[in-house]
Amino acid sequence: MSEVTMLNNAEKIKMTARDVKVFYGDNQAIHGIDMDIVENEVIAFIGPSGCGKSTFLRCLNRMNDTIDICKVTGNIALDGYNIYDPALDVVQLRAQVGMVFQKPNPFPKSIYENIAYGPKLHGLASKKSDLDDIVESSLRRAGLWEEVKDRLHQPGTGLSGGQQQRLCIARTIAVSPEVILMDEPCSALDPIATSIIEELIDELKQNFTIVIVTHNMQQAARVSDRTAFFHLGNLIEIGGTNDVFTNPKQKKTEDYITGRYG
Ligand SMILES: Nc1ncnc2c1ncn2[C@@H]1O[C@H](COP(=O)(O)OP(=O)(O)OP(=O)(O)O)[C@@H](O)[C@H]1O
Repeated sequence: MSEVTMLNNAEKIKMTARDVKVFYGDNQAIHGIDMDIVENEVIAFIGPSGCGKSTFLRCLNRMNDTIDICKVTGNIALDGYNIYDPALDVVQLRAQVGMVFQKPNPFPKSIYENIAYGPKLHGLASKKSDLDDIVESSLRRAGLWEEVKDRLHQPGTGLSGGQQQRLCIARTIAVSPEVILMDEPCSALDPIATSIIEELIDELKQNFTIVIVTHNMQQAARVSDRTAFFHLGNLIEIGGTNDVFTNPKQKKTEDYITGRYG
């Protein structure tokens, strides 16, 4: 079953998905999902391993295009514009809909260059001082500036795991995205680094729309406004996080959150 939640009229829809199906060769991983993503919300995708959370997430910035056998059908729009339009510039789309991965993956370059790369590629800074400003403001917004301001020209890979993940978040922010997709961003981090990222997510939602895939139900409950529960490639239930966790409408959701499977 798929379902579009009733939304408050005041809420602006940032992205819509309609009848989205995803195939890996002959294997269908997503079975016709409809979803609205609201501007400036944090929405969490939960569900058992293999249910299609990451596959659906990757549809939202066409990251599945990089997988040869993967085919996506249906419609996904950002601000009403179909992101699967062949005329669309995918590099530009991935700046608007940025992505943070499970394992921090800084470039093998300096901290400064990790942040400066995207703005340079997209022509966002015409002079060095503009680039310096973007680097500083992105690192500040990712809560990393104070820790790295004296070693901007040292390798990003020399930072701790949690710092590297914040560097990757800063790199995503540097190209002024509207939506940030996070695919289990804390699964490689210790509890302290995880709580720093969770606090950061709470701050970032003032400026960005955030979609987060997480295996950790406590994390979904802590960070998200709405939660979507996936099962076997279907969207079973979507609603306010508190409702989904305390008063699920579907038996499958209840079984999952009470630990009966998954
Ligand atoms: N690159 C790929 N090639 C072929 N099949 C894939 C690929 N990626 C995912 N799949 C299949 O698609 C289905 C959904 O996988 P996906 O990784 O999206 O699920 P998930 O809910 O994110 O799982 P997990 O929580 O374990 O990361 C699974 O059956 C998986 O085997």
